[in-house]
Amino acid sequence: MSDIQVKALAAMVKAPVDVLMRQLKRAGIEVSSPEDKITDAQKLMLLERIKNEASSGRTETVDNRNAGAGKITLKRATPGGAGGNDRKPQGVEVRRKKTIGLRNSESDAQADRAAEQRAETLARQAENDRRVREAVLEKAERERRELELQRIRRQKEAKEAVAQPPQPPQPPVMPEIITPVEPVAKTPVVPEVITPVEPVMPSVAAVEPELVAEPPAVERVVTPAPIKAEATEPDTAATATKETTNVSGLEQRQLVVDAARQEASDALKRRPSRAKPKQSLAPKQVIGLEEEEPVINPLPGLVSTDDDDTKRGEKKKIKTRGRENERGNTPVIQHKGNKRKPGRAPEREVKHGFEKPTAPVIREIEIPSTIIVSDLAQKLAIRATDIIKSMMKMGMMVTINQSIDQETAILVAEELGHKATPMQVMDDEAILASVLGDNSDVALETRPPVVTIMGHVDHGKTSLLDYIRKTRVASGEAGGITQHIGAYHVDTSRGTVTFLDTPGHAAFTKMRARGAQVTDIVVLIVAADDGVMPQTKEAIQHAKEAKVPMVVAINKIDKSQADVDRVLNDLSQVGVLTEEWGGDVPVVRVSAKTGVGIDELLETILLVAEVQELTAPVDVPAKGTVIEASIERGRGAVATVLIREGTLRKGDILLCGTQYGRVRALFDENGRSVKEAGPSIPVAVVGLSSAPEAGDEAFVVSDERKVREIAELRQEKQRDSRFAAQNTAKLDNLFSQMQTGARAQINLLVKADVQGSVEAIRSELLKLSTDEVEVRIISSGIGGMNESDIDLAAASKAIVVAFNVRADAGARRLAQDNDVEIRYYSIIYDVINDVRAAMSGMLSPETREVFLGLAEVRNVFRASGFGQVAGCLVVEGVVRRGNPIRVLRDNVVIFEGELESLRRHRDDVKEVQVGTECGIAVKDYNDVRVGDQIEVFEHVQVARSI
Ligand SMILES: Nc1nc2c(ncn2[C@@H]2O[C@H](COP(=O)(O)OP(=O)(O)OP(=O)(O)O)[C@@H](O)[C@H]2O)c(=O)[nH]1
Repeated sequence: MSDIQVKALAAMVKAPVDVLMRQLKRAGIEVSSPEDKITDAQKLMLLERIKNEASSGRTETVDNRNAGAGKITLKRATPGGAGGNDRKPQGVEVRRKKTIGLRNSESDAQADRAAEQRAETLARQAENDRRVREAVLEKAERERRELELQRIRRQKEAKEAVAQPPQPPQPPVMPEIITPVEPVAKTPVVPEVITPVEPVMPSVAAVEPELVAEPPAVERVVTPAPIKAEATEPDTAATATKETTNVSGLEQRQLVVDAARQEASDALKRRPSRAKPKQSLAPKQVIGLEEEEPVINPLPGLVSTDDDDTKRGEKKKIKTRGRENERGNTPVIQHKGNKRKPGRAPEREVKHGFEKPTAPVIREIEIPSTIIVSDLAQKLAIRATDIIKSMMKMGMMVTINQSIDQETAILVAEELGHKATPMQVMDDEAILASVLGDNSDVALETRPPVVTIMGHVDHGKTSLLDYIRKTRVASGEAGGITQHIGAYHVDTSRGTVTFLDTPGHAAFTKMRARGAQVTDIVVLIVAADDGVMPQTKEAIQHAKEAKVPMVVAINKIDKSQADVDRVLNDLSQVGVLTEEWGGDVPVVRVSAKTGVGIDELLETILLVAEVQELTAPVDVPAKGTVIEASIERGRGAVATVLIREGTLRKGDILLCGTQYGRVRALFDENGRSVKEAGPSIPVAVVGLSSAPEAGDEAFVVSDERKVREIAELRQEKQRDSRFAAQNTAKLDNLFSQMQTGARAQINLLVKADVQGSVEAIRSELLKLSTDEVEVRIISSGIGGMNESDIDLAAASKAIVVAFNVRADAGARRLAQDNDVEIRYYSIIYDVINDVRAAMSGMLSPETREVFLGLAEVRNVFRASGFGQVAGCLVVEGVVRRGNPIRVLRDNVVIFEGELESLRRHRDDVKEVQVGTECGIAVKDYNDVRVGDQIEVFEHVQVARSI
């Protein structure tokens, strides 16, 4: 349906433009120039006008007409899928063709009118026939599809659908029939003769070239086969024409319609099996092919595999109908408007249709530790009310939002016929392992050693570092005492060394407790003028626990009171054998004040590091350890992280223990902003959700969701373990710590007001050790308890013995958090007794034998039911029934058993006192003789003490 310019129309109908314009004007269509466009409606008006003129003899002679252009053909195309209905076959059009013939005589005009009428008749006849056939075919198609669906269902049930796709009978193949413009006498649809200037019949030759010249304009006419048969028989057509010439138009039409109906019905009767799908599978004889005309592809999803044409959906058109009919092929039935294509609807039905399940669906689900009823319903794809009902039957009243435990949920799911299993919950470590990449194949690079300086207060740790770094950190500290850990990396001429300056800081203890080998080397600093002091010993303990190689730096050798030999002697006494004393611990004499020996110390450190072959991957996500953490005003949580491997960069997602966050900023030990930090480099990190704990492992993980999950799991775990820890390490519950067959240990950390007290308590407690329970003094010293003491106690699961000293607030809080027990004393004997009692609690109770009495056998006789009975006199204590006994002969035990019966005269008695006669039957023993003694005793449990 499109407008067309007048000149284009003139060219199309091969008429002069001016003639056409005049005709348009006469038809009431106003056109001013050949460029003007006319609509389809106007074209029809023009045709009507020309027709009328022709019938009234008022035809305009076309001056320039010639033999080859004696006919004007107008075509109107109607898209089959009009209205934009997507369900309609695309591109199918129904076109009507009108031929304007030019004629020059009245007789011709009459002949044309007759032909026109006959054509109309035949067209109507064809239409009626088509409808009838369509109805029959549709019915047959429905039946066929029903059968087909049944067959498919059966096949599905037999589970052969996948292996052998169903082979449905081919639905009627419906090739489109293109009706070529043929001589009127042979054409089923006779074109309307609008301008009968020339006779139509003689113009066959003229029409033929036009067909070739205008292939797109070829009419596609829905033409059922019977009509085709009719249409191809010129005689019949001629007869029909003759018969209808003498009747009125209306009657004539009615007659033709009736005849067409009859014909259609007869045709169907003659070929009743045409509607059968199988026949449609017959190969189609294609007389002429035109491209771009789709063949309706029936049921693509179920299409028969033996019909290649249909399977591939080849597009074919049959040019003539007569031959097709002869071969018994089913023609395509094209549907107008929104009528359903028989071959299409079942496709939708089969492909997308809902099939009711034939068997109940059994679902396999995993249930977490708890689940809400509605969630369970969703997992099972059932209504929550069904679950509630089922639980009611089981005696449980729940609501839709109620959380039920795993066991119950599994029970309910199984009750409802499904399979439920407990969900495997991954713990935080497993999740972490799953998100951490494998860096085993990444090249390793040498990394700087991490060195911890440890030693007693004021022995010169900070001064030593200060000298090394050439800065004066010590002078900036409050009171000149190191308040918190410092981490510095120092580039020396011999290489980079990372130093941790720690006054026995919590971080180091926790690191040791977690087994994290953050420190590669411990430098134990001992003042030459002071010797080995308590914190020196503690530092040694730390180093040994962490299994870290040690380098001894004897400091302050510039002082006059310096006594290196005494220091070496002291060290040997606390288990540190220096190289000079035949051990393997290197010793360097230094002065942090003058710088003497510092180079040698660095050299020694790097030598020890070299032996260790310290390497780490660099270009991987960072891993490290939190050295310390704090909340700072304006910056939030700040964590000092020592990178162990990989590189930490801004923007990384960092997980530190229970905390995580995206790294917003990085600072080196001098407070300068840095972009990244590599292995063995300490760096302050800003961006964590909260301050992590010193000693926490730090990981860069790309998956933020997983990081959050891990952090939440850890927080939960922390809460649980804190609760569980309430019952551990309690002094009174030490018995539970004892392991079968192993020597129990009681770990103590002793702090006292004066050194004398410490030594006294130490020596007394160590004396309490037995073969079964060992007393271990983890650490002892003077002064109040600080956090460092509590950390050490927590790491060693030790009890703190506080003699005339108290814990500071931080230590108390830490002790509470870590469930470390602190016992306060002011009398040494109380300390000893308490510890002894605790150790006693660790011993298994003792079973003791208690003598009850002795009876002498004076006579032996037999009694029915007891066998042998010994007539005795109780000579000592008391004899009781049911107790264990021993039979003694000449003071030698000859039998050990149980006293079965005890009688006095004829009565059973429970006990018989000394000086009284009685009858004793010994269970399972019949060899008692006169003169034997029967000893009666009992077993009692006695708590042991040390
Ligand atoms: N003569 C002399 N004095 C030193 C030497 N090393 C350190 N000192 C002094 O000893 C005092 C303590 O030094 P620090 O470096 O603060 O000792 P520290 O071990 O770090 O002490 P804390 O920070 O409390 O752990 C200071 O007054 C230093 O000047 C040395 O080699 N020779």
